[in-house]
Amino acid sequence: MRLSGVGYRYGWRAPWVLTRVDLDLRPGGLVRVGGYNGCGKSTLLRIIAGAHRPGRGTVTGRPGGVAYVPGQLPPLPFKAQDYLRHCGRLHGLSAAESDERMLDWLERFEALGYRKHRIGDLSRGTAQKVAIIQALIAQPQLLILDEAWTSLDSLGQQTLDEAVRDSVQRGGRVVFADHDPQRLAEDATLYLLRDGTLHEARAGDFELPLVLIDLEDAPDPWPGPGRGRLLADDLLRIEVEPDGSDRLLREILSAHPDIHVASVRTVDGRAAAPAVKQEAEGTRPAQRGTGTASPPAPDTVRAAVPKQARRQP
Ligand SMILES: Nc1ncnc2c1ncn2[C@@H]1O[C@H](COP(=O)(O)OP(=O)(O)OP(=O)(O)O)[C@@H](O)[C@H]1O
Repeated sequence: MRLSGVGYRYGWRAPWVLTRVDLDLRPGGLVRVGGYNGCGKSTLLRIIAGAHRPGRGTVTGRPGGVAYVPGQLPPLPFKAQDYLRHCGRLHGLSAAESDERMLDWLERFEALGYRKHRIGDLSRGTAQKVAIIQALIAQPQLLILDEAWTSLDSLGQQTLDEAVRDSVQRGGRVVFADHDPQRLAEDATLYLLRDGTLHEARAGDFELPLVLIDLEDAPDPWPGPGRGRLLADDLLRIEVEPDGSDRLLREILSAHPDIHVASVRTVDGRAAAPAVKQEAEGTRPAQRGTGTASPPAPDTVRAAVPKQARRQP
């Protein structure tokens, strides 16, 4: 399958999101597309899936079985098992085949107990498992995953990693975007999408800088945005991407006068990666009350707000 000179914009007067994308997707190939928020990853993935027609350029050789997993499934009113059975039938499976594969995948994702629940009633992570299973059930020749790992627990993430590797080994093509710089890093051909075009990349290029915001008296668990982890008794570190940090700080300063911003620092994403990974595994570097702090990161202090000044009305 090949994309040649592909461009795309959302409307005649809108700017081009993709200007010129050339990409070969070979059988047994695993391709990762990275880049900053809004650079056009989802747009490109939807073009690859065939959901958008390119505004210019061509897409040729798209294989027969295509499955696409969006970042989030809408809150559908169907039971998970009815939806999956229906998807299996759409992919040409018999009812028996469809049920067998559905049950197998539900079990592998530890979601069997939710098969009779309505999708709209499921937690975000479990609904995401259903979205993934509807794609895997068909053993597609082209599998497209748009940040499909984001809401999954660590078992779900591992199961999806294995499913991707299996699909590639069977000769399928898999294209994905994801936030974790380490995701399938050793297996994938890497591209960064910048200025509407794809650039070949190396693993280190996916380690985006992070802003670390240390907060005193903040709620734990942190409701977001960003990832929170406890450094000491009352010190919570929030890791957030640069384009979200200013908004988050403004919100804390204006709407949460009881939370004290102890410091704000920018670090290379590589420096913070082990902590992010640790949290994805569901463990914490320190528990509340232990008083154990993380070693200082090799970072640049961007701002530190004195507690007294912060507390003044
Ligand atoms: N349906 C739409 N109508 C108009 N503009 C859109 C639409 N979908 C996306 N865009 C615009 O296209 C650009 C690329 O969006 P896209 O969602 O492809 O980026 P992305 O790299 O996937 O972002 P993220 O990392 O935040 O998921 C953005 O400027 C976005 O506002």
